[in-house]
Amino acid sequence: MTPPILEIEDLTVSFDGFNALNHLSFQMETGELRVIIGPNGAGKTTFLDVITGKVKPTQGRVLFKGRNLRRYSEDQIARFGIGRKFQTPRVYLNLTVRENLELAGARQKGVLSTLLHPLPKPDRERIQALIETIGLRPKANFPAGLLSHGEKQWLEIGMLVAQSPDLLLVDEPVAGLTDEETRLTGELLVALAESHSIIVIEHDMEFVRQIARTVTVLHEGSVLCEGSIEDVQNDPRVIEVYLGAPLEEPTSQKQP
Ligand SMILES: Nc1ncnc2c1ncn2[C@@H]1O[C@H](COP(=O)(O)OP(=O)(O)OP(=O)(O)O)[C@@H](O)[C@H]1O
Repeated sequence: MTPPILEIEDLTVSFDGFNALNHLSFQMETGELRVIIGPNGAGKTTFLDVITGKVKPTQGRVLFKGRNLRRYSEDQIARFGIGRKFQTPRVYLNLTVRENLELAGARQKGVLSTLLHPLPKPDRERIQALIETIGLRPKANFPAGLLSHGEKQWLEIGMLVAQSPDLLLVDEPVAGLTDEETRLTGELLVALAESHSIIVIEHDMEFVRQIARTVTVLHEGSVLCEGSIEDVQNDPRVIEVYLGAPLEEPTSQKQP
């Protein structure tokens, strides 16, 4: 039987005695698009940091396709097939969209070698298909520095996909985007989810509604609840965590 793509068991991460993650357990299957939400300080970034190996568990295990990641470095974990996109784009501004994607797809060959030698045909076709997927065909030969913020985000998502990861971790992809760019980013992630497992961390609830199938809510370093967007939005625990404890009824209404 194939193991889940990601399985996290009783994970605690302490910073100087403070538990940023607190006995957290989590599981997702291959091919899932999972959205993680939670108020500030809930542990979302630490959650991604521990999956990529940037931070090591104080207690508990992270299993990727059944393999315990504890002993491995960030580079090794990336090579196993976990790719992460950070909130701010990290593209090469002087290189074209196509060159950025070629470089991302051939990282082991080195920058100069990739740029000086033409790619084999199958690789070129793969990059062209990716350019179409991320909606940047008209700008494929533009330097990335000329792209809008949203287009840079799509390019970076494309660069992540060019590395052929099995699991994509995407941190707040629509922060600072226009409504239209946000909608298109949602469409892009949904399209990519047809052939990848994806975890998206996001605050923008309109966007979450657009893409989410299953939502996991983190709070104080643990999973508070999990379910469809409707289930989660109607869960009194989630409402309390986001809005604070319900107001007490006025005393007059409590009296008969
Ligand atoms: N290196 C660190 N040292 C000490 N405390 C840390 C460290 N990293 C995170 N924390 C604390 O752990 C808790 C969880 O932080 P984390 O950044 O994972 O939350 P988050 O859900 O991503 O928050 P936000 O939505 O604000 O980005 C916070 O209280 C934070 O202050």
